[in-house]
Amino acid sequence: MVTRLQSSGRAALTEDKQVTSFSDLMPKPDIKPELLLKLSSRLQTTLELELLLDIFFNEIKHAVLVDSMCYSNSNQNLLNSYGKVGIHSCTYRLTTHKDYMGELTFSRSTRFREHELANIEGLISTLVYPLRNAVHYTEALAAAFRDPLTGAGNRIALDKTLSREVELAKRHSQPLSVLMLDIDHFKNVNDTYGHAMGDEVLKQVVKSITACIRQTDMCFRYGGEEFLIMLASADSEGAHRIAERIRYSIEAAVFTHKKGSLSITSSIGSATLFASDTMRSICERADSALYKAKNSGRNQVITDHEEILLATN
Ligand SMILES: Nc1nc2c(ncn2[C@@H]2O[C@H](COP(=O)(O)OP(=O)(O)OP(=O)(O)O)[C@@H](O)[C@H]2O)c(=O)[nH]1
Repeated sequence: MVTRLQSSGRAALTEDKQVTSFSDLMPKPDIKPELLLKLSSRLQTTLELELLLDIFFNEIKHAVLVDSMCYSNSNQNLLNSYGKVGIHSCTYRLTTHKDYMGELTFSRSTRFREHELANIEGLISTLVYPLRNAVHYTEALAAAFRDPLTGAGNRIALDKTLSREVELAKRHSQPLSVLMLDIDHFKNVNDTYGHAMGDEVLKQVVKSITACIRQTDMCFRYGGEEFLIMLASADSEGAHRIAERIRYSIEAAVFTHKKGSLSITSSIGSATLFASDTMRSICERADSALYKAKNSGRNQVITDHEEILLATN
């Protein structure tokens, strides 16, 4: 279903008007059947959302003059823009009988006329179902890389992302740091308060970590109660500071349970990339720093200083 939400620079339109079944008063779309057929078959060639929208944007320009197109889907946190935004725009909400599929906005420097809007609406009708498949595919891909309990990246995502980031950091001589974090005495939480409480703690730990890092950083679930945090562009000092912030934030969270309230602590090992590192070696150095933090009494951050010694020698 295609619903026109707004269109600027022309007579006001009824909000949320459904335009799949055109009334007699509205202009009918005037699009060559060959164009619709071509568009429809091209849209069926891909499940990649970006590519699908790119095809649609390029094809729609054969039928209507548009300078820009923006697709947004707040449920899935998706935003894709094409072209240069103009001052006149029209926006459509796309839905199927079950799903909200997001909004499409077109713009250009001159007003949209009624027959052009009818054409746009006719063309969007061919997009709705291929778009639904692409959005579901994007969702499935994202789920395949996420830990279902905490929403942190899983090991597959970690391997993919960290190996790429290590290569990029080396190529551009940018710092990159890795934190390995383990919850202290987590077994006691499960044993005393139950597994459900343990799960709540794990979810809260990821929230605390995510609140302390930048959008370009990432948190992965490395094992049961162990997390790896990848800090892009962070040197050793910066990584230590962020690790302390995370450690504090985890310690500050209080959990309530009928058996009483509880708080937890974490131990963190930090390592910063140096030239001879591989993804595996930087993780091993962060892990051995974590091991030292555990053995030195827990609830602390230990930075692996090997790279600093090497750099100064
Ligand atoms: N609730 C819950 N517990 C988990 C999950 N994954 C692993 N665990 C538990 O995490 C606990 C880890 O225990 P240990 O490896 O002994 O570590 P610890 O008790 O945190 O002790 P230290 O790390 O030495 O401070 C085990 O009891 C696991 O069952 C999970 O997804 N949910």
